[in-house]
Amino acid sequence: MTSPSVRAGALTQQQAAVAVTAPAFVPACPGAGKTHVITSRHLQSPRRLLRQGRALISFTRVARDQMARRCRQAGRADLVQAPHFIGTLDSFLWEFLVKPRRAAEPVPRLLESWASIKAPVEGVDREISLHRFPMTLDPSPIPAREAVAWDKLDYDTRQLIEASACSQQTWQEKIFATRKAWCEQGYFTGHEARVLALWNLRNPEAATALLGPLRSRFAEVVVDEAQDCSAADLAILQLLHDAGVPLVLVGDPDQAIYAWRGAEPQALHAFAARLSPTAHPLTGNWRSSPVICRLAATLRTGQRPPDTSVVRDDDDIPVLLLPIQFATSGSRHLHAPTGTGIVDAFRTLAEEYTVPAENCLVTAYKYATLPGITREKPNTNTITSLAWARTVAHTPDASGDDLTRACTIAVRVLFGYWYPGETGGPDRIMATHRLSAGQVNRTAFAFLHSLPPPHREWAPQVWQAMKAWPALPGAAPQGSKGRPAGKPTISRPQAATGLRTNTVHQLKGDQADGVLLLLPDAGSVQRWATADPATDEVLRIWYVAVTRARRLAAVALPEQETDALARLLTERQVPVRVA
Ligand SMILES: Nc1ncnc2c1ncn2[C@@H]1O[C@H](COP(=O)(O)OP(=O)(O)OP(=O)(O)O)[C@@H](O)[C@H]1O
Repeated sequence: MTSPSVRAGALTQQQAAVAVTAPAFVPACPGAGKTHVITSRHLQSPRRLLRQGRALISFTRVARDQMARRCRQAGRADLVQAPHFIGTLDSFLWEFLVKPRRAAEPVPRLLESWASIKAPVEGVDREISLHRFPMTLDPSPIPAREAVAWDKLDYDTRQLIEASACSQQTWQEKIFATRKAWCEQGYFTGHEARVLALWNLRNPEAATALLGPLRSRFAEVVVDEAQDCSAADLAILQLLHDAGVPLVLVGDPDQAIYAWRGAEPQALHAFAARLSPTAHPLTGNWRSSPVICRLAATLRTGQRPPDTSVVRDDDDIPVLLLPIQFATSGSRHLHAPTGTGIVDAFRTLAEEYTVPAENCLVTAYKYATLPGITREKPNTNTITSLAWARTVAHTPDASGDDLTRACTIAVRVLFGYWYPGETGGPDRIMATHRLSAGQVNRTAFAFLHSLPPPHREWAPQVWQAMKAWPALPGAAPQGSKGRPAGKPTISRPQAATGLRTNTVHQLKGDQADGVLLLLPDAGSVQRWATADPATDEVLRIWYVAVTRARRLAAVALPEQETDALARLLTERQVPVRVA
């Protein structure tokens, strides 16, 4: 246990952040208890019926659900309802800055992404769905400038575009035209919500109509994980601040790992300084051991001292450095000293320190680096996604997340065939035909399980199976609409590792007793030693990874680099063990 004074100091910081008057910025270290602080702030609200509420905004549904759950667990279900609001930034912008200005018909709807509906780009020479074109938004010009992020296309989409006879210019025009057509039918995603929110806030008449109700509804708007705010998000928040909406931003600029969406640590710092001259920092880490706090400090800006480990000063396990022979497939990375697989080697070492493997996780920047069950490739074509889903359905010990994802893919494929003319996502189709989620998921999973193992000529077999499968109520197939085509890219089935594995981006906000970070690229140590985390996002990604660990942090790197990292960390007073 740490000394009572360390704990008291961290609690005092938390209490100051709970009580601070808006506008305010709370920069928080990893494991600082951001969610705890935000919900405690909310739980202080009096029980009587309030005229004004508080908005708690997060970037993910998981964070949103966690905050709502804590309020309910504290016996304050009232704090989840109006006049309060607990939700994602997308839904906040949509509810309060976009929807009130839309016509009632067609019913305006916020989609999680264009992938939620079947929206191919129209008027070009090959079929690519709208969701495969990420967009950027520069808020500085008026109106804000949108563009297709051509450099962020996934591999498959790039190949398709390169093989197309249409120019990039034509694609861009058709992408925006297709998007416009969907918006005219009432469909929008978070990106369009931002474009419209900016537009409305910059238009005096719309701004007056929106801001009056917003100010009278909310005494305060709290933004969690503020480091994930893009430039457009910050521009919107700036306009709200200028209009007198009291803001509280809570976040860790060192954990900004969405630069490609325009989230830059410097931009947050600049905005925070405009919000309030004094920050209310949280530097007590309630999660990690002192060794992990020290390791983390080597990966962040400004040479600040390590954060204070609040809960564990008796548990000084050194940072483990694993010399590895990396292979192209994650499941064939070998631990050089023993010749065993990387996961087995990590498991054995973790157990030496009484860290049970089931409380550990393995992470890397890219999916491809990870061992274990093959990942679904993001944004791939339908037949490849379905092949992945079928593999998952047949993998013993597949994770709940993978199974849910596999089921979603099967539902999308079956619905595309059974309800071809119907726009909208599965939810809308289910509502129209009074289908229950259980019924739909059982059908989709049974169908998936029945499919033969994927191979290059798999699509015709899938098509036969789709036609033969007993349809759900209301199904009205039209000829070959929804027929899967093409050849799937097949990934070799891999045994599940028994350890949680995920990319760093998927681990935000997560934690585990032991964490193994894989750094397969040559030159990683050089980067660790010399790059600046303020400008090099890769270091911030490593920072997020190691700070998920409670007791044991391990880094796997090419065997010829291990000693260099050991020297670097030792120089910076981080105990290490090469094993
Ligand atoms: N005052 C407190 N007393 C006891 N435990 C706390 C306190 N504050 C936070 N914790 C615990 O510390 C851990 C880390 O908190 P949390 O996950 O909210 O951190 P975070 O600030 O969101 O971190 P990160 O940004 O790294 O994800 C949690 O297990 C939480 O329950």
